[in-house]
Amino acid sequence: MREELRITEIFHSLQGETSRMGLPTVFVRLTGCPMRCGYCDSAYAFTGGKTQTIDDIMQQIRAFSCKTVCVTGGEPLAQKPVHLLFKRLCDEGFDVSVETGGGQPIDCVDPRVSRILDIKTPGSGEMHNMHWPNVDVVTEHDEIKFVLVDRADYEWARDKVRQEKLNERAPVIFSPVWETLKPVDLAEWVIADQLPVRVQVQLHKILWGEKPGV
Ligand SMILES: C[S@@+](CC[C@H](N)C(=O)[O-])C[C@H]1O[C@@H](n2cnc3c(N)ncnc32)[C@H](O)[C@@H]1O
Ligand SMILES: Nc1nc2[nH]cc(C(=O)O)c2c(=O)[nH]1
Ligand code: SF4
Ligand SMILES: [Mg+2]
Repeated sequence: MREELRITEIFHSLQGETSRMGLPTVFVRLTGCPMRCGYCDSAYAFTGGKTQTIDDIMQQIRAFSCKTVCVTGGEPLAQKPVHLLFKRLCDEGFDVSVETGGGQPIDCVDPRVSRILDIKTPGSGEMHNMHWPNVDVVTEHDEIKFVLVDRADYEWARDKVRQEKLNERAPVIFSPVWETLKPVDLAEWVIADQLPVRVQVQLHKILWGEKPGV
């Protein structure tokens, strides 16, 4: 396997999503994605980027002196050498998470990596590309995330959580699409339905707005 990855950006910020929200984190954003979610805030990573060796990537990550790393994209699992990056990072003692859109199998990810699995909703336009067996392999070490466009998406996700008892498998996050679904609406629906999920707004966009590199 070639020890190279196509990379859009590597930057140091605060984790804006998941249970690690607020933690200083190094982000590695891989280029390319087979999906086209209507709301994607990272479409600038669909093309371009620069091919870099895993040695080079590791060196850039180490330079931030930060032990928490989030591998994202694009779709990180669409580039097979990402598994070598996971191994190298975990072997060096980094706390690693990966953000995945769920179109690729996640069972081959290094078990030391926390898998943040999106379940694409009808409103994303990409539900048909989900690899559904992924839902059966998540553990408490992972997280399941629904990014919601509107009330119809909310009801679909709520029913999925209840029917599949998803909250008994892993922590479940409900996140509103930025500037599309009002966070307060989502909050009130979750409270009214007594749903055992965590509502989350993207912290980095509250702090810095929507732009690359934060
Ligand atoms: C940009 S994606 C990259 C990783 C992977 N392709 C995926 O979809 O999980 C990272 C996360 O950002 C979320 N996201 C993308 N655009 C968003 C938006 N406009 N508002 C809220 N979350 C968004 C995705 O659903 C996903 O959970
Ligand atoms: N600060 C910050 N936190 C993030 N968590 C997940 C991100 C992503 O784009 O996957 C992201 C991001 O782009 N920025
Ligand atoms: S899967 Fe992730 S990167 Fe790909 S289009 Fe959807 S949100 Fe964007
Ligand atoms: Mg992002």
